[in-house]
Order: sequence, then structure tokens, then C-alpha cells
Amino acid sequence: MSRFDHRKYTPIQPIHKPDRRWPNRVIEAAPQWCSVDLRDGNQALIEPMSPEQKLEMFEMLVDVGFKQIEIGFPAASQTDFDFVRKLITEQRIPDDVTIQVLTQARKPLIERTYESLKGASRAIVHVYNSTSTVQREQVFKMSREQIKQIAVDGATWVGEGAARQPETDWQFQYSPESFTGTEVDYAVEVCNAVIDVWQPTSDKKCIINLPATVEVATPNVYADQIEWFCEQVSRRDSVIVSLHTHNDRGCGVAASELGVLAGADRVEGTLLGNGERTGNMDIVTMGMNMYSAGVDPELDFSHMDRIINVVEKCTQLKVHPRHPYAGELVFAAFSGSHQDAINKCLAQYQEGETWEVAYLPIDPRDLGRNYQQVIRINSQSGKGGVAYVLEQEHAIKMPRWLQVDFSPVVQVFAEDCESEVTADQIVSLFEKTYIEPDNAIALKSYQVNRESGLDAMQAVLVANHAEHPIQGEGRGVLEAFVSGLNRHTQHDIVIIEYDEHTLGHDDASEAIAYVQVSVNAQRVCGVGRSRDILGATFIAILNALARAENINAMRLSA
Ligand SMILES: CC(=O)SCCNC(=O)CCNC(=O)[C@H](O)C(C)(C)COP(=O)(O)OP(=O)(O)OC[C@H]1O[C@@H](n2cnc3c(N)ncnc32)[C@H](O)[C@@H]1OP(=O)(O)O
Ligand SMILES: CC(C)C(=O)C(=O)O
Ligand SMILES: [Mg+2]
Repeated sequence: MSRFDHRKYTPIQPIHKPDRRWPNRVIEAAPQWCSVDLRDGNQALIEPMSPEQKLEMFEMLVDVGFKQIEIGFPAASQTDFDFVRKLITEQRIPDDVTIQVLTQARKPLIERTYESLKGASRAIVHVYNSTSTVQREQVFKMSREQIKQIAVDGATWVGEGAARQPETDWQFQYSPESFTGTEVDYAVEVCNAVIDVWQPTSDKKCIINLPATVEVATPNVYADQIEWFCEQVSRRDSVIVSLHTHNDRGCGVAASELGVLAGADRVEGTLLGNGERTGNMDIVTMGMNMYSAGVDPELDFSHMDRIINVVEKCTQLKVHPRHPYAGELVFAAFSGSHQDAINKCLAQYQEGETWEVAYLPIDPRDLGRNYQQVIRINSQSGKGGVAYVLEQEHAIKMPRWLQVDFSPVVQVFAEDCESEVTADQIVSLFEKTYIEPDNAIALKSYQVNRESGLDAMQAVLVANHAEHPIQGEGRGVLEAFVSGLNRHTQHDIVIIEYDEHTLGHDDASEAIAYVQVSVNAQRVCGVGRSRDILGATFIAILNALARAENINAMRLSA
């Protein structure tokens, strides 16, 4: 038998609920959010946050728009106790923000918790005890009744503590910890017993928080449990049903989303998902999922880089580059067909329109990112991506035939360096290839005379330090220049494609010209840049010729 033995594990039995309604619903409004970064997030860190870090995190959470913030476990440590005192005594809690604190259902801890909260104008006291089968049997070694009694006692002490400090507007919260490992009828029984103690009303609701302390099943199982709980719990209109999911199976966000569909009113989680083991439910992802579906999350993630910066500083954990919405690479496209599609969609997108851009679920600018970070070049990239970078970063608008020509040049370069190619590297590759080829032929001077529709032109070229006067005629200046070149070089040069534009918007701007010419039946491209557009075009032709000569080792004849 393999040591990798799945028979060691048993699946969670889903509850039988054929009348489930949540699959037919969609999320249409934001739930109440509660950040637990400063408690659940903090308790999971190798090095818990310092008071300064806690304060920085608290202020950022307020700025993001959280109205409920679990700020710690004040009975557990002096740091947490002092932090609660600091926020209260220094009046750092905005009027529309309610702080929340966690405590075990133990009398001395609850008393200490209330001590920390003296003088708070409003607070949520959150008490928990584990109710799951495994915890009952192996950790507490207690019967169902005894475990329920812990909850009832805790609820009673919480109520008594509040009564002793009537100057504060209290709200009570209870969590049957490890709810998803608890028989759901028993979880309802315990919660109803707590509700009986607290006697909430529709004006003064209590919060019942249903944690997936450890995620043990697919999110649909959690959703069934939540829907069933909502149907069975007493005084439903006086209870705020809250979710608190962890991410052990990687589905923390999905579980909370389905839990909201199943009837929950409130969601706890952390920014970017820090928390015990694989983390808490990531509120950034869940909020942005709503946002990208046109629902206001009532949280503001527009300064994503600040959020990342504070979270990384306080947790000393790096945000993964592929983290939904926030990671450095999540709006980057390296592969050619993605770049091509993004490029085309962005070209059609008009400000104010509904966002419909292939491969980009949201507009990166909404999170303070820009399009420059979208198209990135490596050996998997195509012509569209390269063209996009040159246009965005250097105003070079390559015509399509030049894109086709240049793309393999970049690809070979990327393969050689086996890494991403920067915008600066692309532009210098472009210049080296088309504007400054080896053995470039310089245009020293030129003169054009037009008589009776015929252009006669004279020019002086410089190659290998020697001057080469040429002269030619034609119906148009380019024809005249090419005829002069043909006569002088004995080549057969024909212009196939031609394009040009200015590189800026004022009189001092340079012009850039792109040509594709056939030199003795071989097609080559060249690019020229000059203050005058005619000069730029001649240079482009000369650069194309130099490239052809390099390829075929032809030389300009004397
Ligand atoms: C899923 C979660 O995130 S729950 C939150 C977990 N967070 C934390 O624990 C962080 C802060 N906690 C702490 O620092 C410590 O646990 C303290 C200071 C609060 C308490 O420490 P201690 O007094 O040493 O107790 P400890 O936490 O080890 O708990 C063990 C005892 O409390 C009991 N207990 C544990 N949880 C609870 C609870 N929620 N309600 C009532 N009793 C509880 C246990 O049965 C055990 O009892 P025993 O000593 O008779 O065997
Ligand atoms: C205290 C509770 C809510 C908790 O953090 C959990 O069960 O994960
Ligand atoms: Mg938790």
C-alpha cells in the first residue's frame, strides 16, 4: 500500500437540503464587512505586529472604509490590551467605526476584556468556544450539554460585563468555533441558547458568527449549512448572521460568497488573506469580485499599492505576484495572442463606456495601476505587444508590416537573454536594427528642384568616410531619390511600403519615417528620424539599403 494513503481521511457529510435556494441567487449588495486583520491575522504571524504597526494597519483599514474592525484579543496580551486603551483614550476611533474584541468564554478573560474597553462609546464583544465533535471529544472531553454550558456561561458573563459599563453602546457576538466541523443541528441548539441569554431584538441585534475555522468541504456544503442555519435559528430578524471562512482548501472566498447567497448578512476576513495556516478569507478578492460584477463593495481599494505596502510591512509576508487583483503580475500579459487582444480592445475602449476588454477583468487604473504594466515582453510575446510598448513608451507607431518584421528580432533577443525584455531594451533593439544599422549610409545634404511636375534631386551620401554624390529624377521626390540611388549603386530598389508621423506635437518635434523597400527583389525595412519629414524618409531608405547590404555583403560602389 502506498504511504500516500487517502483512506486515512473521510469526507464531511453534506446536509440533505434539496430545497436549497442559494444557487439561484446573485450577490447584489455588499454585506457588512468586519476586518479581523488585527486579531486573526495578527495571531497567525511569526512576529505579531508592534503597537506602531497595529496603529498603521488600523488607520489603513479605516481609510479603506471598514466600519467594524476586530482590533485584538485584549485579555490575551498586554500589547493587545494597551492597543485597545490607546485607541480609546487617544480618541482614534472614528464615530462611524465600531471596534470589536475577541475573548474566550472564561470569566476572568471576559472581565479583563471589559476593563480594556472602559470609555469606548461603542464596541462589539465577541465570545467563542469550540463546538465541533473533535474538539468536544478530544480537546475539552465534554458532552454536548457541557459545551453548550460554556457558551451559555460566556454569554451570561458578557451580558453582565456590559451591564456594569452602561455608558458604552454594546453589541454581542458569539462564534461556535469550528462550526463546519459541528453537527449543524447542534450548532443551532448552542447558538439558540446564547440568543436566549442575550434576548436580542430587531433594534438591538446580536451577531452569530459561523466560522469555517478549518475549511473542510467544498463551498456548496458551507452554503447549505448557512442556509439551513438561517432557517432554523431563533429570532432570525434579531440576529446578524456572520461568516468567517478560512482558506485551507483554497476556497475561502468562494465559501463566503456562497454563504452570502445563502442568507448571511456579514462577512469577516482580512486584507489579502493573511491569517491562520492558509489564511482568512481575503476581503480584497471578495470585494473586487463584487466590484467587477458592477456591485459597489462599499470598500475602497483604489490605492491598492498602499494596501499592499502596509499589509506587507505589518505582516512581514509578501503578496504573491499572482494574488487576485493585487499581485504585480495579475494585469500583465506576456503572451502574444493575449497582448494582441488587449491591444485591440483598449484601442476601441472609450472612457465612460462599460469595461469589456479581453483578458482584463477590470480596468487596472481603478486600482492605481496603469496600462504600461499590462503588456510585458518576453519570448512568448507577439508583434502586438512589442508595438504597444514602443507606442506607449516612445510614441513610435510602427505600421503593421514593420511590426511583423520586428517581432522575430525581439523574440530572438528574448530567447537569448532568457528573461523579460524591458521597454528600453526594445527601443534600443529597434534603433540598432532600423535606425542605426551597421555600415549605415549617411545623408549629408540634398536638394530638390521641381519643374513641370518632374522632380530632380541631388544628394550627397557618406559611406565608409567617403562622399557619394547622387542625382536622379522622377514624378515625386521619393522616385527621384530612388532613381539616383539605383543609378549610383546599380541595384534595383523599389519602395513597397511607406509611412510616417511626428514624434511630438510641436514645431520642434522630430518626424519618423518607415519604409519597406525591395532591393534586388529582397524586401527589407528601414526607419529614419529627422526634423524634416523628407530627410527622415531618405534616411529610412538608406537604412533599409544598408541592412540589405549587410545581409548580402553588397557594398555601395564608388
Ligand atoms: C479559531 C481562533 O482563532 S480562536 C482564537 C485563538 N486566539 C488565541 O488563542 C490568541 C490569544 N490567546 C492566548 O494568548 C491564550 O490562549 C490566552 C492568554 C487567552 C489564554 O491562555 P491560557 O490560559 O494558557 O489557556 P489556553 O488558551 O491554552 O486555553 C486552554 C484552556 O482554556 C480552555 N478554553 C480554550 N478555549 C476556550 C474558550 N473559547 N472558552 C472557554 N474555555 C476555553 C481550554 O479548555 C483549556 O482549559 P484547561 O486549561 O482546563 O485544559
Ligand atoms: C474566533 C473564531 C471566529 C475564529 O477565528 C475561527 O473560528 O476561525
Ligand atoms: Mg479565524
